[in-house]
Amino acid sequence: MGDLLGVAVLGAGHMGADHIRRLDRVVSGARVAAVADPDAARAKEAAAGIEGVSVHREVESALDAPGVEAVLIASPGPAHEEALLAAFARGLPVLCEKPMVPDSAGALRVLEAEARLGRRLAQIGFMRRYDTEYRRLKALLDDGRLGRPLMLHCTHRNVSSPPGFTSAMLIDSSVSHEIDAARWLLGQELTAVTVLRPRSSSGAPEGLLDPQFVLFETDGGALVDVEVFVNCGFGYQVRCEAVCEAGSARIGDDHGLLVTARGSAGTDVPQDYLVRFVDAYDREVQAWVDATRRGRVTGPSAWDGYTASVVAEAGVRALENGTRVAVDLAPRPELYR
Ligand SMILES: NC(=O)c1ccc[n+]([C@@H]2O[C@H](COP(=O)([O-])OP(=O)(O)OC[C@H]3O[C@@H](n4cnc5c(N)ncnc54)[C@H](O)[C@@H]3O)[C@@H](O)[C@H]2O)c1
Ligand SMILES: O[C@H]1[C@H](O)[C@@H](O)[C@H](O)[C@@H](O)[C@H]1O
Repeated sequence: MGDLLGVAVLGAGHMGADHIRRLDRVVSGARVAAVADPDAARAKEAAAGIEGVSVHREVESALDAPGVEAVLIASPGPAHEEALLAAFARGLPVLCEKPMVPDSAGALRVLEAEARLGRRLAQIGFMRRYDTEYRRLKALLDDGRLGRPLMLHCTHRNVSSPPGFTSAMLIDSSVSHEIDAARWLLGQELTAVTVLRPRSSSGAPEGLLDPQFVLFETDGGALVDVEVFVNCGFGYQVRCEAVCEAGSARIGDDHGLLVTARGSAGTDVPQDYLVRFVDAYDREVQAWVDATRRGRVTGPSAWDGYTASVVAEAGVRALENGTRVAVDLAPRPELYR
């Protein structure tokens, strides 16, 4: 047990419980040392059967528990700032679920706190960077065979949104993935955002603006559009098509197992992210554990997390005001250059 990285998992809901299972049974080199959730029953259930784990209601007591050497944050976005700062204060490496911090002022405080330490401690959970299809698309764009990318057309559909999901969260929770993926795929910053919306779906909860159509401009002259629809009812679908000067490439077409029988052909459509991105989460957490055990921090940085928050906040303003909103980033600290 001594050789394994001891991880405190903060938040034992959908994502937290899945990461606890992953740390315990899927990835190598780590063990769950502590679990914290204000819902004690949930924490206990997620930790059940794990040897040597302690269960806590409070974040601080989990971080100070015996054997804790690193932290995985899977609490709701608004709780991330406090947890990140508490981890930084103890010098603990962190894997923080997206969004790093939903509001840009809080995200900037986290960025500045890490920059003051003078070394990276945080990896942000933009797991699409670890997805096989996204990595193939990135490699293709990087090798230049298709020429300069002109546009990304993205689709982000969920079967249904969880209780309490707001119109702003379509952008700062869901589209935060496309914000990060577009910056990473293109190697460009997003500079302005406009949001249009059709009449809301009758399948969406009362008052939720769903779907939305989000259009980003980049500093390299490309356009990125995202259809985000979180109560589509029919499947978890994440697609991205890159249109370049000499060709196009598309991922996310659900071409898993195609079954033809009785005169028709069909394939299963994943119903949630835990199925569609299972390999990406596994690779993300394994990469984090491996790097942490070597004393390194890799993957999406606090700068990527901060940038996603600023862009998303501009998007929420664009949604509310019905106007194009420019993105205004703070200067990038030396640590992230
Ligand atoms: N990468 C992805 O694809 C992905 C998918 C789903 C969720 N997420 C992210 O994971 C995080 C959690 O989402 P979820 O769907 O698991 O939510 P959830 O509501 O299912 O679970 C959140 C849990 O955190 C607990 N909690 C609340 N405040 C806390 C605090 N201060 N400290 C510790 N625990 C606290 C709640 O009691 C709950 O059990 C969010 O940031 C969300 O955006 C990421
Ligand atoms: O928190 C979740 C998660 O990030 C999923 O990957 C995304 O598809 C959902 O829209 C979002 O609500």
